[in-house]
Amino acid sequence: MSVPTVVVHRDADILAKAVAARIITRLVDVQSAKGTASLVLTGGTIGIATLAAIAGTPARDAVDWRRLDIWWGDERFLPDGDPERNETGARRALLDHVDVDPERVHVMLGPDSGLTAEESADAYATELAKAARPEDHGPSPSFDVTLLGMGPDAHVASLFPGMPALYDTRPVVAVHGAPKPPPTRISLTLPALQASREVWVIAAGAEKAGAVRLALSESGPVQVPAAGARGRSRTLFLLDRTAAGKIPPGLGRLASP
Ligand SMILES: O=C1O[C@H](COP(=O)(O)O)[C@@H](O)[C@H](O)[C@H]1O
Repeated sequence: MSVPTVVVHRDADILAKAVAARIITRLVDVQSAKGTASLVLTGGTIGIATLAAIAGTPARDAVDWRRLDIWWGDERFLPDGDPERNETGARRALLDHVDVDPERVHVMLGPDSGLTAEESADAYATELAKAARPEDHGPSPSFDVTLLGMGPDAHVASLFPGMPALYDTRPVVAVHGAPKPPPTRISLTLPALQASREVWVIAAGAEKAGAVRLALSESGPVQVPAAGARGRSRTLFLLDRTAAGKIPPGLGRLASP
């Protein structure tokens, strides 16, 4: 697993725009190197703001959206179209504005599908397994880029501190009793997230500063799930100044002063 690199931007707005530019560049690079790319989306405030920033820049046209597989790191177990679903936020912010291939948009199904949360997680695991190649050496693909927002409690995806999902070795699980509503969710697990080539944690706001500090320390991922957010080749912590407020001096690079 890779050691995190920290990049700090002036504020949340600049952070979202900078991460958007970074995503576009990375997807273009990956598509030119191997034809297709895969991107794991996150929900949350800065995650959705980043998707809106991609939609808002003309550079988005440099990406071949039809040659992109889109996955989610987690989903709130709510019906299709519910405004609280991460999918709904992503569609409104970006996916409705670019020419994605609907077959390559891999959503986590909600209760309106007739599935229980466990069955929905199993269905997603099956979809991941279908997409995994022998060179991935595991039950899920080596995603090119996985975006993760982070809560003030250091949760990433729907992996909340101390919860059983953090011990699970399956790629995707149902989560019950999440401390942040809604209580029922579907989440990739740490092994699936850590199979990503690149993991980018995005955080803005002073309320995230303590969690950022812990995520960059030697903390264990059961207490501090974001401490387990690491990619195989690269891990980025992309922060605004307030979220970076408690990291040890010298660790972060101030990119947009
Ligand atoms: O519930 C969730 O929260 C986190 C972070 O959200 P934020 O609003 O504090 O930025 C998000 O990363 C996760 O995907 C989502 O389901």
